[in-house]
Amino acid sequence: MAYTAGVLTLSDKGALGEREDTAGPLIKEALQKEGFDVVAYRILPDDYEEILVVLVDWVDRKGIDLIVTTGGTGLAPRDVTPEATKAAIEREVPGIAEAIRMEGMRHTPYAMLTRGIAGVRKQSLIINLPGSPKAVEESLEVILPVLNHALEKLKGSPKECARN
Ligand SMILES: Nc1ncnc2c1ncn2[C@@H]1O[C@H](COP(=O)(O)OP(=O)(O)OP(=O)(O)O)[C@@H](O)[C@H]1O
Ligand SMILES: Nc1nc2c(c(=O)[nH]1)N[C@H]1C(S)=C(S)[C@@H](COP(=O)(O)O)O[C@H]1N2
Repeated sequence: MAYTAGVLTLSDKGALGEREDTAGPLIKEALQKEGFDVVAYRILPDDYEEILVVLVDWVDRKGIDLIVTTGGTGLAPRDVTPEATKAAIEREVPGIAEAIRMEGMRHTPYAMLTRGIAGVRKQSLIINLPGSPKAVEESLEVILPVLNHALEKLKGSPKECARN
């Protein structure tokens, strides 16, 4: 059974139509290739309240299994995606965010500047990716292989974790 996914792009320029969002569609395509049913996609400005409302709605009302955000994880004053995500989740999954930074560091030292987090709300997983398409590609490479297993565990599947 395919898990559902939502893609949320956080970008002031994107929300104003001043720059085409190529990061969001990139995530959408990668998730579809991984077997996810992408049922939601939106671009929002870097607004804490707006981001929190959508994250909660996509989990609590739409029951979306996986939400991947892109953008707004940096140090700029308006970068608030991690803070909104923190307010939306019940338990953090630090290993996913750490893996994203570790992989990023293989490409650029700037990768240490993404404050993105990952966590669970009810039976859904929310993951923050940085905003640039290059960062998205590099981050997806490392997290795609674990997403379906993570959701199986989150939803109480008795399946053993693979003993690699
Ligand atoms: N959704 C996106 N689609 C395409 N390119 C993006 C996207 N988000 C970011 N980028 C690219 O990555 C760079 C760094 O991302 P950053 O979040 O700092 O964007 P920004 O343009 O400064 O702010 P905002 O996207 O909120 O307007 C941007 O300058 C842009 O080139
Ligand atoms: N893998 C990877 N991670 C990356 C980058 C990158 O190029 N590759 N860019 C970094 C930079 S320059 C910034 S400012 C932070 C935060 O980006 P955001 O504000 O677009 O979320 O992501 C970082 N993470």
